[in-house]
Amino acid sequence: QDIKVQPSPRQVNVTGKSMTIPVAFRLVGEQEANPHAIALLKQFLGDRLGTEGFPLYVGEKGDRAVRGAKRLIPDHPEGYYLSITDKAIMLAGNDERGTYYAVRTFMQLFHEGHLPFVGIQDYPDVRFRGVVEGFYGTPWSHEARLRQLQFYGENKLNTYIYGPKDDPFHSSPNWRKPYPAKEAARLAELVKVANENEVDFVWAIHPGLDIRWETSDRDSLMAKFEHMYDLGVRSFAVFFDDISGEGAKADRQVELLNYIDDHFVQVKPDVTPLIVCPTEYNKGWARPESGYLATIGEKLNPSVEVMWTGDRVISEITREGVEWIREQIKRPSYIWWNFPVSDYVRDHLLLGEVYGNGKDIAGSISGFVANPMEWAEASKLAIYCVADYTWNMQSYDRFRSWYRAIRAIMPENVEAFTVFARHNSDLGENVHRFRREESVEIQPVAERFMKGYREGHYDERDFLALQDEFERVAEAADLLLIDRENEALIEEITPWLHQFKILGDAGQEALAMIKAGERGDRELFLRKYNHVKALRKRSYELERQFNQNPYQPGVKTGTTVLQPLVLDVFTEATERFNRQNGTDLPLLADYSPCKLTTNVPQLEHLPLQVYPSRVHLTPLLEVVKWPAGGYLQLELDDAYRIPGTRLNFDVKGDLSWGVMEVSADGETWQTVTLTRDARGRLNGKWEDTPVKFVRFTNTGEGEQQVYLREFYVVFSL
Ligand SMILES: CC(=O)N[C@@H]1[C@@H](O)[C@H](O)[C@@H](CO)NC[C@H]1O
Repeated sequence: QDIKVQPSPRQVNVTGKSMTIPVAFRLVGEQEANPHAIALLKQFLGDRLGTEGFPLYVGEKGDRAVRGAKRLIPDHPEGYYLSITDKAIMLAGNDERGTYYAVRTFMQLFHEGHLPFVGIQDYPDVRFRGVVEGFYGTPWSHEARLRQLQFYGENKLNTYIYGPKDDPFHSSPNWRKPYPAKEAARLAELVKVANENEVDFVWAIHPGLDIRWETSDRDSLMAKFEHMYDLGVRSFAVFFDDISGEGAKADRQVELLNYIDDHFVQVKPDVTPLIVCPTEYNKGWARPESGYLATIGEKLNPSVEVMWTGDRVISEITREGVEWIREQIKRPSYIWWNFPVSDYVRDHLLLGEVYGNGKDIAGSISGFVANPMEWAEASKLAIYCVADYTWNMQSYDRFRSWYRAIRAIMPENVEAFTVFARHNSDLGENVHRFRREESVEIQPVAERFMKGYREGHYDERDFLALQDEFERVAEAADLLLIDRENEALIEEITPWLHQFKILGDAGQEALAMIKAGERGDRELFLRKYNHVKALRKRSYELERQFNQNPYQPGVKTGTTVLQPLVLDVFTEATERFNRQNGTDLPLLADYSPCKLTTNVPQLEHLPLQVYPSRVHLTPLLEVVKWPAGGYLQLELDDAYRIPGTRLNFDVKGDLSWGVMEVSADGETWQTVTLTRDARGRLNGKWEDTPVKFVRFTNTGEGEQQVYLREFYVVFSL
C-alpha cells in the first residue's frame, strides 16, 4: 500500500511486502537513545514493548544499537533512517530529535494489523519550523497551548514562539516584571511538555513600546530572561514590531541584542540562537534611506536570527523576496508568515489551503513559523499544512495536505468539515488586500447560473447543483454542531456554524423563490420571500451577539461566493415578481455605502463598518505613518448632522498637528472642535448644518506616526 506519512518523507523505498504486527518487541538501545523517543515508543507500544520479541533497535548515530545503520542515516539536523524488514526494525536518528522523528514516522506505519517492509531516509528542508503565537486578540488558553505542543510533536514541528501581543508580561506595561506564580507555573509546564514533544519553546519579549535605552532597562530585560531561564526556557526572542519613536532605532536595538547575545545566549551552555523581529519586518516598509536593515545586516551578531514577513505585512513568501532580504541582513531570514492569522479580519475563519509560497526558498531561510488565528484548534488546519510544506517542499501538494489535515483533525466528520472549510477560507475586503480562494468548486456553477437566470434561460443542472450545495451546507452545520470528537474546535467555530446553517437554509429558500415565481404560485413565493428575510434578520442578530470585538465584530461565512449568490437570487426573483404582479416587495436592506478617500498609503484600502447611523473605520494594528498633508475623508451618502465623532490615535503627545473638518459640498470646510477625554480620545460633533463630508488632515510640518485605534462618525438626519 502507498505509505501515508505526515509530513511527507524524502526518500521511501517500499518492497510491497509487509508483516503482521509482532505481538512483542525487544527494545535495544534504551540506555543511550533520546529519552523522549523511548518514552513515546513505550506510550505507543505499551506492554508489547519488552525484553522479548521482534528486535527493535533505537538510537542516534554513534550509539551501539544502530551502528549498523551509520552510513544510511542522512547527515542533516533532525534526519533519520528507518527500516523495517522481516529480521528487525531500526529507528536511527542523526541526532536526538531525528530519533524522535523516526519514532513518529514508525507510529504512522502501523496499518490494519500490518507493518510494511520499508526503508526511509528523511530530513527536513527548513531548520526551524512551527508557530509564532504573535497575534493581537485573546491569547490562547493554557489547555489550547498544551494541545498545540502535542500537535507539533505529531507533525515534526520543532518551534513554538510565545509572543501574544495582548499578554502584558510579554509586552508593555509588565515586560520588566516576572510572571506571577500561577502564570509562571503554567509556562514551566508548557516548557516541559514542549521538551517531551521535541519542540523548542521560545519565549519572546516585546519591550519597544516604552523601552528606555539605559542600563536599567537593559538589566530589566536580562533579569526577565533569567527569570524565564529559571522556568526552563532555553530559547529567546525579542520583538521590535509595531513600535515607533525611541524604541524603533536600529543602532540602539542592535546594541541591546548584541549585549544579550554576548552576555546571556553565548555564556549559557544550552540556549539556542537569539531571534529578533525587526521594526522594518517587511519589504513594503523597508526604507533604504533609513539604513535600518543595513544596520541590522552589518552590526548585528551573525548568530542572531532575523524574522521577516515577506514583501508585505501579509504576503506569500517568494524566492525573489527571501533572496532580497538575505542580501540586506547578510544572513538567511527566519520567516514569520502571517497566515492563518485573522486579527485584522476577526469576523472570518481562515480554513483554506496553504498555498502561494515558493517551493524553492529553503536555501535562503533559516526558519518558517506561522502566525495563527486566536482560534487555536481551527488554526490546526493551516499548521498541519505548514508542517508538510516546511519539511519537504518539493513534494508538497496543497490539496493533498489540506485533505489529510481535515482527516487528521475531524476523522469522524471529514465530509462535513470539508464543506465547512471550503466556504470559510477567504478574508473579504481587508486593509492588507490579502485574499484567499473560497468556494472554488461551486463558483463557476454559481456564475454561470446567475448569468443564465438573468438572461432568462438557466441550465436546470446548475440549479440542482446549487440546491445540492446549499443542502450540504445546512447538513454540514448540523452534523458539526453535534460533533463530540473535538469539542474545543466545535466550541471555537459554533458561531460560524450557526451562521453557516442560516446560509444553507437561505440558499435553498432563495432558489425555491425562483421555482415559485416561474409557476406563478404567489402564495408560495411570498412564503419563501418572507422566510429568506427572516433568515437574513437572524443572521444580523447573530452578528451582533457573537464574537464582539473593537475591530471586526461579528460572524462572516461564505462571503465570497455563497452569500452574494443568495442576495443576487433573492433580488432578481423579487424584482421579477414585482414586475409580474405590480407589487413593490422591498429588497434586502443593505446599508447605504459610505466612501473613504485618503492619500495616506496605509489607509488606502481600509474597510469601513457601516451601520444604520454610524460608520467605523477598521482600526489598524500596525503603526500608521501619516505624512504631512495626509488626509482621510469620509463621504456620507446624504447630508446629515453629526451628533458625535471620535478618534483615538493613541499618541502620547498632543494632536495639534491634526484638524477635523466637515463640509456640505466638499469645497468649503468648517473646523470641528475636538475635546480630549480622560482616555486620550478626541471627541467632536457638528449639529449646526447638515454635512456630507468629514475629514481629518495632518496640517503639521512633518510625518506623524500614530496608531489608528478608533475613528468613527455618528450621523443623524
Ligand atoms: C511581525 C508581525 O507581523 N507583527 C504584527 C502581528 O502581531 C500581527 O498579528 C500581524 C497580522 O495582523 N500584522 C503585522 C503586525 O501587526
